[in-house]
Amino acid sequence: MNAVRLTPPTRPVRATIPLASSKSESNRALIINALTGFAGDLKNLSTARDTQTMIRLLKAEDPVADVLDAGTTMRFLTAYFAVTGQRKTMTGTPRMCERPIGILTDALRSLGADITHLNQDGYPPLQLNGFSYSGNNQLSIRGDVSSQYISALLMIAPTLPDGLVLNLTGAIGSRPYIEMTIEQMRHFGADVTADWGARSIHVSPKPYIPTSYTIESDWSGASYWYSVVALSPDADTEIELLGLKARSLQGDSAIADIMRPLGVESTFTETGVRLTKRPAQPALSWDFTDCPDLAQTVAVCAAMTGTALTLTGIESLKIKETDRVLALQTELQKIGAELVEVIPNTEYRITNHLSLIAHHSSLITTYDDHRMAMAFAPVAMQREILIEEPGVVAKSYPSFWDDMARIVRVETITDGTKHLA
Ligand SMILES: O=C(O)C1=C[C@@H](OP(=O)(O)O)[C@@H](O)[C@H](O)C1
Ligand SMILES: C=C(OP(=O)(O)O)C(=O)O
Repeated sequence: MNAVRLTPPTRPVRATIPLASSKSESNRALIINALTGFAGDLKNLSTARDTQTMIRLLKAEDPVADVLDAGTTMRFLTAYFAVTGQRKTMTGTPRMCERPIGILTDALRSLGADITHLNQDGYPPLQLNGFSYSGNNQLSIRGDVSSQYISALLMIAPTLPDGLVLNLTGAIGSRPYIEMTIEQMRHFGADVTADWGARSIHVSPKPYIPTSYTIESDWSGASYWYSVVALSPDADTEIELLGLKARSLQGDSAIADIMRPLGVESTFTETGVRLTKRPAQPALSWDFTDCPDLAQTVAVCAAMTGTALTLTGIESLKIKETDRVLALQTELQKIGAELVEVIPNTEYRITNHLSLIAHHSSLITTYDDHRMAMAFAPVAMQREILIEEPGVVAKSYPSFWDDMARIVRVETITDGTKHLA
């Protein structure tokens, strides 16, 4: 078995955490910069595997592009390779081949891309066979499956002869990620107008301008440290997270607001944000439509603090690295809580009966999902916990366990051998 055993801190909780930079911002900057002919200057690119895979595949001459488990890399590169007329086979992990992409491939086909689904219609692997512009510059696209399809289309839009008008249908999930895309495009000189009331985004045909861009630290990664502070029994806990800004392009900066009622105060400094403890509230309702990647962190934190948490907007979690709703339902039971579906596919509630179970250490399964591992790690602020397959964190936050070892004891168990980090 591969696992880490995390043991509660024995000294005051004070630390400065450097954080990885945002893989979402990095992967957008890389695609846009590729469309400038790789002429810009990108600073502080993420060390996340999803970004390192993007860097490698953008320049690889190999006809097969294996994105592993990186959703943005799959969706953004498919649009980029399609519109630049590159013949590529796009594939990924078995789970990636279960994550839908048909909405994007249909849109790209109507722009003029020749794309074949090699196994199942609407899913990777894909064969890209070139591009011949159809003359179509108006598309309708669903907004309620994945915003990554919309971001992928927006980023290639300035290179199309007539630009693009995207009309969004249905509910819009993960909207801050679309806004992040638009802001980064503008930074590179694109002319983009979004009319959210009319649900329409207009991109003019205009080449990107090469420039320099510095990527911010990752607010999604910051969320685990908020949970560490919320769960710390030490009233004087203080953690500073470096490289975060109050005005961020990342919608996951909402974690500062979500965690206030869970007992964490955020104070922005010149270098980042300082987290300290404040009184917590007994109940909280949150709609995660705009920030789905925060749901696991907050669910585990609420389970441990005994907060009555109502969650909405988590439907998209079912098509991410794993079915995160099912994974949470299974693993929360191991720490004495339940995620109950109150209104089918709409509203969920954390029911906490921690006192009913013995406080023995639990072994958390991670289902090839980095966020399962990192969301459960802060439990170690209160009791020993074991996390299986800890290497999954490399997808977004490779130094997570090293950073965690600044606060709790981290013991690696590899096939019967123990190492201390
Ligand atoms: O565009 C992005 O960088 C992302 C968008 C979100 O996906 P969905 O739009 O599929 O919700 C998010 O969950 C993912 O981690 C990163
Ligand atoms: C869902 C995620 O990533 P992606 O969709 O890019 O694989 C994530 O990082 O939580």
